[in-house]
Amino acid sequence: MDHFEYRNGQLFAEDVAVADIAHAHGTPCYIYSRATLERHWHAFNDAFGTQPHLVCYAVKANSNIAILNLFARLGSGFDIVSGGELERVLRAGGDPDKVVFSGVGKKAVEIRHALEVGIRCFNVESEAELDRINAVAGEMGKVAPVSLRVNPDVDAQTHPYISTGLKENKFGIEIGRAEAVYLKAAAMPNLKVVGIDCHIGSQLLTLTPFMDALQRVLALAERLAEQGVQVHHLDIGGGLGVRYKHDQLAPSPADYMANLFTDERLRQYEIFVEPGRAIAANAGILVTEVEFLKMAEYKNFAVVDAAMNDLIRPALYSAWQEIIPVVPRSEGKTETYDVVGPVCETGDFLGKERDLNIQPGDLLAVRSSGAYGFTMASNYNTRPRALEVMVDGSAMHVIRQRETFEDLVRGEAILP
Ligand SMILES: Cc1ncc(COP(=O)(O)O)c(C=O)c1O
Ligand SMILES: N[C@@H](CCCC[NH3+])C(=O)O
Repeated sequence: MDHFEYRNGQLFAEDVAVADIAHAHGTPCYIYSRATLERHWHAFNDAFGTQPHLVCYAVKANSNIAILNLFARLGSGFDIVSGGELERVLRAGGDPDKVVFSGVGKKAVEIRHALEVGIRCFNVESEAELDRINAVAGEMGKVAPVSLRVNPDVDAQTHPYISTGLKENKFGIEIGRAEAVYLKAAAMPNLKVVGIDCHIGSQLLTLTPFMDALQRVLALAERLAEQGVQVHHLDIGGGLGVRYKHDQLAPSPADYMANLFTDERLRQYEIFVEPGRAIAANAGILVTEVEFLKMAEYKNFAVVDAAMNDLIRPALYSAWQEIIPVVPRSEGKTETYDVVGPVCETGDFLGKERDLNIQPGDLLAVRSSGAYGFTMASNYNTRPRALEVMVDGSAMHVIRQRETFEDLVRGEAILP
């Protein structure tokens, strides 16, 4: 988190005062640190040492083209889940040969485009999808590289909405059936089996579930090899958690890899990893202005100009993110507030019961907002989505303009 810190009594993003950005461009605005994004990417990449590997940044965490471009320049791969995300990667200068395509509902048109540009691998999530990819590749006279996303039935010990590796979750092919499906895939004329993929959930703060899943994947790879299906890579997914609270402990990418590589069998494969949150979350903040303070008998509310349409994690997962003043006051009184937005929903809050010394017009920063912040934003209540800024040393760049009212109604038509 170190590129967002207090200096001379106010919050800085690298060498730029956050208040200066807010005053220049308005609020709500997302601010990202280039140095932090790159440092986090390198932490994953370096954790592999000399092991053949590919860091496939999970585009869904933060898909701004400027951010994807930074990773593309570093030689990153990308994990995508839609044709739209593929388009972003290509526009950002990403190498299609380093793209893996996950997701349970790939449409034929998306598969076709991915085959046209030549992605590295489809992470196939069902037998029906396998048939569809085989058919589309056949029509195009191509051979599609595939891995099966297996569901290892491991409890990721995270929020139920972001757990993906249990048999009741919609993701992947149950590991008990995987062998049969692999044999079927290997016999299909327009497919080439290249790997095994597994992603068990997001915001994992302990390493045991990753290791449990890996053991099952390695055993599957061995059983497949015995039957003549040799995979080249293992994709271990994303999911490494981050620190949202000061007292939270999150394993580093180096700890994570060191733990996995205690199993030497891993070394014979190229290893893909798909981190999103661990790279982007703590590289961004959401800055908002206090509009009104509403002091009531039962509760105090700080009504701010960012809302659940800008950052939905608190409403959706009861997620806790730190909220801090951009320019802390030296005088005045600290009160306990629910920090709420202007959207007409009771669930529209950014934080509950926060002790803050604030006045209307003050700026607040919601930390750890670089991942699943802007990408999950909506136009609910016909609110424009926030502006995005990238700080790079002492420079700031607007990397996405705030939406205008014109943007908000684009494409709509009234009856003749
Ligand atoms: C298939 C897949 N890969 C990677 C990710 C990225 O996860 P995270 O942001 O937790 O690293 C996700 C999201 O959970 C995912 O569904
Ligand atoms: N969007 C979630 C994570 C889901 C990861 C995508 N599979 C979050 O904000 O925590």
